[in-house]
Amino acid sequence: MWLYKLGRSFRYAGRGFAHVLRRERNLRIHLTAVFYVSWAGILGRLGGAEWALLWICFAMVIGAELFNTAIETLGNAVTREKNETVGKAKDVAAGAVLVCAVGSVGAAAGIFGCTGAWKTVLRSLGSSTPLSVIAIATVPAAILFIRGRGTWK
Ligand SMILES: Nc1ncnc2c1ncn2[C@@H]1O[C@H](COP(=O)(O)OP(=O)(O)OP(=O)(O)O)[C@@H](O)[C@H]1O
Repeated sequence: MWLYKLGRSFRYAGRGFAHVLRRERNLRIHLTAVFYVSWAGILGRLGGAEWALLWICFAMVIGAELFNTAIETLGNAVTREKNETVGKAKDVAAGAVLVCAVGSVGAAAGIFGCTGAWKTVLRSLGSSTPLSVIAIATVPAAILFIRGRGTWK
């Protein structure tokens, strides 16, 4: 019984994530950043501690984006009319995402900069034509993913 309930809560969580993925371009931008930073981390041969820090940053930004959408959705449920309090709540939620994103960019810059991993990344891309071709080929796919389709915005 508890296993069934656990499975059900995972299903609800997955449904919430899928909803935000379809609706919010910013989440798709964050996921694209996760892809490229992870790839750079592999090429840059980051160590365990650096990966742990990066994953905390990924989770923090994506989690903040999900909370932001939850607050936006609740605000819209309260009223679609202009409302100062709803507007403020949405601004604060957006501010929280910004704080997490800026902190994560700082952490990533510190990780790749201080360990010299950025040099390894550039060396790997420079010395391997297939890797560079794959890197360039992923860009249109990333743009299409971020733009979304149909009702996506
Ligand atoms: N009901 C409201 N009353 C006052 N200001 C609002 C309201 N809704 C949104 N705003 C202002 O507009 C900003 C953007 O809001 P929101 O994120 O909902 O817009 P959006 O991204 O265009 O909406 P959605 O994601 O639902 O399409 C908010 O941060 C807030 O400043």
